[in-house]
Amino acid sequence: MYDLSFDDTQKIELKPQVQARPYQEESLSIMFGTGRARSGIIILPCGAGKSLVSISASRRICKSCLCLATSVVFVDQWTEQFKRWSTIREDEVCRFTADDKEDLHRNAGIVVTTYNMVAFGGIRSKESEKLIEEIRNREWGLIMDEVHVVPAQVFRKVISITKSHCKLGLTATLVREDDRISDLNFLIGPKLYETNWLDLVKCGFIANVQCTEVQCPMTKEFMEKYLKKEIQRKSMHFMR
Ligand SMILES: Nc1ncnc2c1ncn2[C@@H]1O[C@H](COP(=O)(O)OP(=O)(O)OP(=O)(O)O)[C@@H](O)[C@H]1O
Repeated sequence: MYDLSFDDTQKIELKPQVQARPYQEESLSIMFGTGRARSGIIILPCGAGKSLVSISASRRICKSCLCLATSVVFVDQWTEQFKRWSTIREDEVCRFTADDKEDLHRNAGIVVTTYNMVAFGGIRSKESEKLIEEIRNREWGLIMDEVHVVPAQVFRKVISITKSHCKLGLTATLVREDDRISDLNFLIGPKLYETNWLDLVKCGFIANVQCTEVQCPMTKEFMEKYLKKEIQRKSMHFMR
């Protein structure tokens, strides 16, 4: 639990016409209900509006927020989402990627970057070194997208590099292929909120889903790659 009453540096506001949906409000009231910010994970199905929940959360955290995405494409999307939903000024959102190293806003602001950019252990450019130093020195509200797919060691490194009393993890599913889902519990916090996608479909908030299996032949190139991977996988099992 993190007491917000000492923070007043970040001044993001949602645009006047923006109205959070009931389940979005509910998830936020669980995170901020006590006047303090609880760290943890919010689980919402694809298309349910995790972006608006996160931006509303960053508004309530009242300090600089570091928004971590899994790829540069999502860095662009997150940057757009901040501009779409909030009144934040262009210079208050900084993108930190291999190709874009924008200056951090002096007082408080949003930095959108990838997990790999923060966790990178090799030699960095001067600009990148300067930014990562600033990231290390400032205290952040952490917004962590797609927490179920980030490799465990990258995740740990990011958490160890960034100073934060308030972490929000987002995902559509709390299932990990590497079986390290319980790590998220102590690295971020417990599950704060989860909603049933069928309820959201019924209320018309997300589209209905229809699953159909369609079998088709693999192309030659794809089949070759598939077989190669399969052989590698089997030899790994043998070595264990
Ligand atoms: N409160 C809201 N009012 C109006 N539209 C909303 C609201 N919340 C979400 N949406 C709409 O729902 C769509 C999905 O939102 P968003 O991309 O944030 O979902 P998501 O949960 O991040 O999805 P994904 O898991 O696929 O990334 C967007 O087009 C957005 O405009």
